[in-house]
Amino acid sequence: MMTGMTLVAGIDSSTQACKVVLVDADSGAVVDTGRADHPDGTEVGPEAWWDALRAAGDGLLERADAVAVGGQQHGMVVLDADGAVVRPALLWNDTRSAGAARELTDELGGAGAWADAVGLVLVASFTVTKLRWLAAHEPANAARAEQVMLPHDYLTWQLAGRPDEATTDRGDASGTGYWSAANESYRPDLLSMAFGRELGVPRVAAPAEVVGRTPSGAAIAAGTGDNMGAALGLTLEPGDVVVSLGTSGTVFAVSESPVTDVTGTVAGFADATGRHLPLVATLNAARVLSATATMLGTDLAGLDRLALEAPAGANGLVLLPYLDGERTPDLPGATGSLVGLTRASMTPQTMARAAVEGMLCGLADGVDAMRAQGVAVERIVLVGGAAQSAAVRAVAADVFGVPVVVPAAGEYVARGAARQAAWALAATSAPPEWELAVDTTVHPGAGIETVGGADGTQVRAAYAEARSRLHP
Ligand SMILES: Nc1ncnc2c1ncn2[C@@H]1O[C@H](COP(=O)(O)OP(=O)(O)O)[C@@H](O)[C@H]1O
Ligand SMILES: O=C(CO)[C@@H](O)[C@H](O)COP(=O)(O)O
Repeated sequence: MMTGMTLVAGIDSSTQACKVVLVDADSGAVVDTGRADHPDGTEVGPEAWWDALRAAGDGLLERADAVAVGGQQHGMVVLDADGAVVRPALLWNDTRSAGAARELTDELGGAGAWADAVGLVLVASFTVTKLRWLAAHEPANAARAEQVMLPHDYLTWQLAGRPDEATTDRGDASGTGYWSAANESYRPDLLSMAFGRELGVPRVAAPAEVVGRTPSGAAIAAGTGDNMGAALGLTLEPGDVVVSLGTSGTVFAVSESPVTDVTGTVAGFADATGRHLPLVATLNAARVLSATATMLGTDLAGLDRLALEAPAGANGLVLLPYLDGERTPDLPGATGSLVGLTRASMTPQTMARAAVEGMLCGLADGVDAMRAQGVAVERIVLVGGAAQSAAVRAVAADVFGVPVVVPAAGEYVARGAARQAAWALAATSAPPEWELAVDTTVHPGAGIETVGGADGTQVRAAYAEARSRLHP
């Protein structure tokens, strides 16, 4: 290691894995990385995330002067009076609280009442609905609960040696359903309404606050939700909208003012810097591609090859990719559908193409919803594991209808957490300026030139037609 270099560590504790980057605090250059997988499933014991963090961070965290955690949003972690985990955490993609979301919506006076109160229209993803589910379905567990926190809060608390006071940040708090981004404050009345009684919640730390120290003495910054972390890790220009293709598909942009979408398509989250992060999320993104590859007896590279051999529009084959139910549109019990099977479209190539197009069309609808909220969409910044797919890159600009910028391969949530750690360490008014390296920019039309077939508008029209016919 070079002497004199200040190192900071960023942690991305996301759905499928924990990823750690060790970064030069001045330049943002990555010095070292680590990774450990998470267990599968939509309920996971938070101790497994802590084990993964220690494995992924082994040999890295000790070298850092500051650390921060970006974590999958919304997961319900409940602790008892001794700080023991009461039950496995219910994750953002667990749909069992869909009924609770409907009940709570009615109890407060409808979707608009929730949008006004906390910037969200309730779906099963949000923590408050999981608290209602817990109170209704597991009264013995509910009775033991003393405090509720989010995945990144739990890991921050563990890193700090389990202090008396746990902390969160405004970005992640804004995804609970009991914190208002417009008023910058908790709504304990809504938490009590959902759970039937009060429950402890973490203190919301300031964006650049040092909230504790690791055993090796590194400063711990507040951390944030993984999408807020990615926003911090990408140097966004006005007009940039991020599309992240991880386990979830997300569409988001930084905004100076809070966004309230009474249709519920755009969630009015806060970001990690004091601004706002309107966001659309789907439950089905990168794993649509891996499931399709498995079905076709190939790997991800094979899926790319097949998809790029098919014409745009997949000879009329459309995949509605609701393999894990769906959140946007709000169809928690939905399953996927294949529409338009003919002898011409029933091939491995068209199946692969339909998977890529279906996944992207759902997110293109999300981009339109952002436009409807007044968000400028001049270009898409494409990140997440599936941004590495050649087929996704070829199709994305046509489907989104604007240029698509793919940053150099990297862990942008972890990088954002590292940038927050560097900010807290430097105690400056703004985060450090780190340059964003771009891998490629794809313009609409470039994909069509190579494969022929339908144009992006036709691909989206076929998708919209199938969706409205099957899910009116
Ligand atoms: N070249 C690729 N093509 C398609 N999918 C990919 C590729 N590389 C990685 N992925 C997928 O990306 C996902 C992981 O992305 P990531 O953004 O790290 O997810 P998360 O943050 O939800 O854990 C996995 O489902 C993996 O299969
Ligand atoms: O629920 C949301 C956003 O509201 C998801 O984006 C989660 O934050 C999980 O993210 P990934 O593991 O897919 O990165």
